[in-house]
Amino acid sequence: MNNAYICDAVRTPIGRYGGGLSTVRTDDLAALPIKALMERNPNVDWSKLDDVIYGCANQAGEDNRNVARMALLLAGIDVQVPGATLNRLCASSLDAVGTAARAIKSGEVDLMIAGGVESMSRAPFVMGKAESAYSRAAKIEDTTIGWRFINPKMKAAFGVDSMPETAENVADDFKISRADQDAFALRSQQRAAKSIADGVFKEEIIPVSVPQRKGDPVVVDTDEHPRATTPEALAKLKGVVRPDGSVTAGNASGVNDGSCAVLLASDEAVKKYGLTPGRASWGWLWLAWRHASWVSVQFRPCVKCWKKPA
Ligand SMILES: CC(=O)SCCNC(=O)CCNC(=O)[C@H](O)C(C)(C)COP(=O)(O)OP(=O)(O)OC[C@H]1O[C@@H](n2cnc3c(N)ncnc32)[C@H](O)[C@@H]1OP(=O)(O)O
Repeated sequence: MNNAYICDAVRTPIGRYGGGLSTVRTDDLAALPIKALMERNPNVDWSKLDDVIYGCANQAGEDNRNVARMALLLAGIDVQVPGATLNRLCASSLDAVGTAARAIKSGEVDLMIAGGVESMSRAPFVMGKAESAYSRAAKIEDTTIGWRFINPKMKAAFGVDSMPETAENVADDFKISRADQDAFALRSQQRAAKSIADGVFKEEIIPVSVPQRKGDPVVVDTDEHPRATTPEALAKLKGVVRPDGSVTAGNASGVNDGSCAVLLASDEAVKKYGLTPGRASWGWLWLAWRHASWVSVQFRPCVKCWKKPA
């Protein structure tokens, strides 16, 4: 089997819901890291790129149809380069990278971009069509996160819990205390703050210039979700799922906007374009768990597999 190397990786900052990146169209947001890869790797003949695979979980708004293809065209890559969008919900971009690596390892292709985009801020409201003639029924669904257009059979068989509800289920089943969740959240916040202060993300973040209604554009160059906090402040927060619950705004993941792209190459492409190869030859597999919406539990073994050399 051939080697697949990660040769470059970039991302936008991660914007808060309604934050600095919320006015950037999702397809434009998706194009930014591809454009950055092109600028950072001028020796590559981008017309020879084999494919662009992007993960995207929403696809109901400006990311509809095939946002990978729209992103590569908006970034200025030649029209003959194809693109495909893949959905494994929260793990979509990771799956895009894996799919690209597998294609290179199989020997079918040499040069791929894989990445993803999500704009929670710009996720639209959607409305289904009427079920019968003259129906006046209209139901608007919010596509930001969670289930919509629920199939009753699905609900009855597996449940349709949201992510915070899923987190409560996991905490109950695995006996993860509120204190442990808060401690994990605090450590995560502290690590993020230190990494930002030390400039750890500078190499991978592309500053995004966001036009304003008046005045100069605002440059967004720092992740917006991390915030300074204390154990006491975290402990005071109320449960978001139920009042006595353990999942809070402080220990839950956030609702964010951002995009990323990774350049993957074979030995031949590395040599041809003078790329700097990163990790070679890795593999993983996906595992499903007992509950349809238990993505958190599903994801954990995947990360282990991701780290394990093939
Ligand atoms: C494919 C996919 O990606 S699926 C999506 C997976 N992700 C999810 O499901 C996201 C889950 N998270 C959420 O839905 C939301 O973040 C929620 C519901 C948990 C919280 O949302 P919000 O209520 O909008 O959070 P918000 O940031 O406003 O915080 C609420 C309060 O907690 C406080 N707070 C939040 N974090 C902290 C913290 N670390 N320390 C102290 N206080 C905090 C805020 O200051 C705010 O206080 P205020 O009301 O007095 O102003």
